[in-house]
Amino acid sequence: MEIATCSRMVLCALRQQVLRCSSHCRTWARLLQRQRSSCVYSSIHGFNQDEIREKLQAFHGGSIDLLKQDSGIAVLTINNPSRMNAFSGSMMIDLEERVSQLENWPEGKGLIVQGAAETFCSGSDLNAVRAISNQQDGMKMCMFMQNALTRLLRLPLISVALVEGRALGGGAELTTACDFRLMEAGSVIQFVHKHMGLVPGWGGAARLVHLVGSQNALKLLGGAVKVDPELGVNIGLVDGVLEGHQKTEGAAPLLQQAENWLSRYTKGPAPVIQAVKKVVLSGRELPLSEALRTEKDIFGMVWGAPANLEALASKSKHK
Ligand SMILES: CCCC(=O)SCCNC(=O)CCNC(=O)[C@H](O)C(C)(C)COP(=O)(O)OP(=O)(O)OC[C@H]1O[C@@H](n2cnc3c(N)ncnc32)[C@H](O)[C@@H]1OP(=O)(O)O
Repeated sequence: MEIATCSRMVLCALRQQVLRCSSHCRTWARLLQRQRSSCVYSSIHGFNQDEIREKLQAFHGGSIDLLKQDSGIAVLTINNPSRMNAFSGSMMIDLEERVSQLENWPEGKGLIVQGAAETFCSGSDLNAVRAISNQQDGMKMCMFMQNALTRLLRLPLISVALVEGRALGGGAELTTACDFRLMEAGSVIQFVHKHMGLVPGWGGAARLVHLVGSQNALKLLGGAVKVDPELGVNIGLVDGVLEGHQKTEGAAPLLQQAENWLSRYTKGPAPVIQAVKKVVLSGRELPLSEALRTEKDIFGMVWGAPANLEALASKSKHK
């Protein structure tokens, strides 16, 4: 082949590669933009993030701890044991910051949300609740937490709430902001809001209806029903029951059991696992036509990408 022809071909291939890269970049930018706009409330809804952050900061105690592991599975721990892991104001801010860190984790594939010291979370800290019991502050806190939990659910990671002990009130709502829920034998999820003269405000009711249907949601909220693992599995709220390691001899630690459970869904390259979550998320949240267009965009990002080319080269059989 002539040198001129050969270099023309190389140039052509390079140009195609550049076009392909810039198209990928545009797709990424569009998806990232969508991800950033995954907040429900912004200034157009009269929401002032800085103002409510300042207010929440005054109610301190506890922390939300994030451990990113080499396996691509992170562990988020609600840590306020002296108050049964109730959410102080500063923990709400922590949560939002941890979610931001997870949004920017290219190697991430999975997330386990757990409580410290053998219980999940007893909802919002009643001391903070009393201090901001006026209408305006309550609305601001509600919008802040809806934003944070919506972003948590929309992370491009497959997430699971590991419920040990009790998940009450806002704690029960938090479990619905994960893709899956695992319960330890003997644990309880309870939307106690009615007993507090409330309804869920962190987005828990809307998500619950999606998870278990409106009939079951009405029963759980209207009756403030204690959901044990058996009931949880029966109504489709709970995806697996773990052996209590302290009660069952030889059982692995709960976190280990949860990691094993999750790892069957997170096995594989991060871009592929993230793409899986994104297509399901768009199917779950968007009208069909928009979901289909988003699926096309995400498909375009994995098609011809390294994992796809490797799989094609290996001539794998799916037996
Ligand atoms: C939109 C959000 C709506 C909401 O989340 S509203 C809040 C809903 N949650 C609640 O009402 C939970 C109230 N707490 C309880 O029912 C019980 O404390 C609970 C969790 C069943 C545990 O009972 P016990 O095992 O008997 O332990 P205990 O009552 O002695 O609690 C140990 C210490 O933890 C504290 N605690 C538990 N839940 C809390 C909360 N949400 N806010 C603030 N403090 C809370 C409790 O006051 C106690 O503290 P202390 O030892 O008396 O200083």
